[in-house]
Amino acid sequence: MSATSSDAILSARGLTKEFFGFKAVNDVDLDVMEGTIHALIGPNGAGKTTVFNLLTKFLTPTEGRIVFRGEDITGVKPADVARMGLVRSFQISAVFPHLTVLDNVRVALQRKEGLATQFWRSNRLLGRLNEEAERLIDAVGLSAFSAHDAAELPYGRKRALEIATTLALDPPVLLFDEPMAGMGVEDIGRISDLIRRIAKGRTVVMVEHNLNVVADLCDRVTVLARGEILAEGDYATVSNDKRVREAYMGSDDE
Ligand SMILES: Nc1ncnc2c1ncn2[C@@H]1O[C@H](COP(=O)(O)OP(=O)(O)OP(=O)(O)O)[C@@H](O)[C@H]1O
Repeated sequence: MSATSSDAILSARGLTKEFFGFKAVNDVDLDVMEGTIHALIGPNGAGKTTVFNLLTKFLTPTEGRIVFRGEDITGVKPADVARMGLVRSFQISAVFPHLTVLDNVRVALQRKEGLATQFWRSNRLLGRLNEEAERLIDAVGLSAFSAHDAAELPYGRKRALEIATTLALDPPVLLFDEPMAGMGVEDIGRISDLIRRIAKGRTVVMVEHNLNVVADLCDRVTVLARGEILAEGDYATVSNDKRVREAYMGSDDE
């Protein structure tokens, strides 16, 4: 097995996942460089979600290993990798529909600081919590919705709230599984801007079907097809790759 790249914050080597003898992911080597927005793309059934679930430890690989910040995390549980700073948004960041936006973010901050179980809380601590919550709400563009119940928010705003609750953990690496799924054009633009902003000083990995979003946002793109890496590079490079076009088109037409 080859060594992982020292500039990579997250690496996989020989990553393989079999489901009942079928290799959904086969011998994937991946390096995510610190400070980049890295996309995993590919046609339906390519293995993107499986790779994503392997990287975030929601699935255990059949073979291979995963290294995060120089530490082998192959056998580490999802909650522990989240604590180490590798956090997936949406699935993990529970939003409570009948709490306000402000309270949702406060709960997320409290959870991070381990305050939820404390009986005694100083006013100073609560004041700091409120300030931090408001800063995060502002960062995701939800200040005008602060007092609204999460359930009342339109879809794109709900996702922004989920991002705020994820940001409460201040993770150095954020992973998104199809952040634009089910969104209209306006929300896509808004969430793209948001991801671009929050990616400053962090590393972002995203599975994304919308290639315009990938072209616009991502520094590096890994193309998967039939569980293997087909191409890698910036968007211009991979989108001009004949094999990538064939995989998407299902034919070798230009
Ligand atoms: N739990 C599972 N059990 C059996 N087969 C699975 C399981 N999860 C995924 N697969 C199979 O593995 C292959 C890769 O699936 P995966 O969901 O990772 O692809 P994907 O690239 O994310 O696809 P899509 O774009 O359609 O979401 C598919 O053929 C899928 O049917």
